[in-house]
Amino acid sequence: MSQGLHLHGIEKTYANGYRVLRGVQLRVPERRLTTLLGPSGCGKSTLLRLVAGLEVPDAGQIFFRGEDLTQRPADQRDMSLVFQSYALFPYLSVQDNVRYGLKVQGMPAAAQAERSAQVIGLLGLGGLEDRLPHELSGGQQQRTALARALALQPALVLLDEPLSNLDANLRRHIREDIRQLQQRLGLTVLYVTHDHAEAMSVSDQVVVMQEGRVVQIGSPRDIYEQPQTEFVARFMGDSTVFEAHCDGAGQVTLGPLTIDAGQGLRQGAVQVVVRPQAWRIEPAGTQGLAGKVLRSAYLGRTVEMWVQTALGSLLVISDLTGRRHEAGAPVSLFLSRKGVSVLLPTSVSTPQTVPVFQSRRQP
Ligand SMILES: Nc1ncnc2c1ncn2[C@@H]1O[C@H](COP(=O)(O)OP(=O)(O)OP(=O)(O)O)[C@@H](O)[C@H]1O
Repeated sequence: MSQGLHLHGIEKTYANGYRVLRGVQLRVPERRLTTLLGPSGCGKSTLLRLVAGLEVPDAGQIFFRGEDLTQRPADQRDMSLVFQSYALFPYLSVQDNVRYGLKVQGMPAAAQAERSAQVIGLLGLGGLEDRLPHELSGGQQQRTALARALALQPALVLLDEPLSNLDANLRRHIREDIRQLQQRLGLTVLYVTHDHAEAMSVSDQVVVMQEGRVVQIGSPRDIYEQPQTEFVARFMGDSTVFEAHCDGAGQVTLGPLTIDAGQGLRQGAVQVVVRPQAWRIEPAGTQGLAGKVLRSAYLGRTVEMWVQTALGSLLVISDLTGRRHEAGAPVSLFLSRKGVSVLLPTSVSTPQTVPVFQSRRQP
């Protein structure tokens, strides 16, 4: 039997004529955390609501563990959805919020008490069982919402921007908790976010969406280091995209640097995406891309430098093992092996990327 969630050719147009999902094709593997990542309005929440059964697609099918759920009511899908607004029952204590779904399922009282104590413990809510939601912090409310969802032991946990109402510190804590719980309990989680750093830090698989379409699926590392379109590269942050030309031998020239894109790329216009970590910075020499440091900031684990070059002003992030170059210093830049991709000019429907494993200096 096919495991996990499988979305096939999902189409959705709202009553006002807005076509929000366009042929979405996607697999969510079991016991993994998959994020739906994309800018506001790209259709992430709509897709999650379709999976939960709160909306019905106009076309396409939703399979879970090989069964077609497309027309099945929400309460018969064995899934729990947690919203950004928590949606706790305001007049029920933490414990009663957590037990609510179990009661509705008809679970005996003793079993309810045992299960709720277990998830309350897992989420670090011990001692707060009798508090009402308004007597909790935002983080505790969100943990209660998660506890209520997990108490049902759903086959699939759906999280819609679960951290968006929390401050930066708490976001980091709770996202680590969610990731740990997911791994410890082997949960299958589909997690919506518009924050690429959040997606990178919690996911096994990232699904990038743009205007109702899935544009790339991969591990956080794949998506960051080998974006398949300019949109993905820019959305994942901090990349510089250069217009360039590939010769018949797969060589792409970027100023004085040559990138070996290898076989499989036809001669013609290409785009080169460079992550700031891909630049190697050295004291000025006769090779590499000449530049002058404009600004240099020490950030604890890394140093960020803006460097003025013939290719424009470039962001360079280097770790602390390298030498620090102060503002005004003449430098030479080289490209290292990772964090450089060569793309065909932007096309959403036919993304294609060539990984670059080699860049070489030219005199
Ligand atoms: N019931 C509705 N009727 C009409 N349009 C809708 C409806 N719900 C959502 N939309 C529109 O569909 C688009 C996608 O909405 P959706 O909430 O799925 O996006 P999203 O990617 O989750 O965005 P966000 O991160 O802002 O929540 C938006 O432009 C939104 O205005």
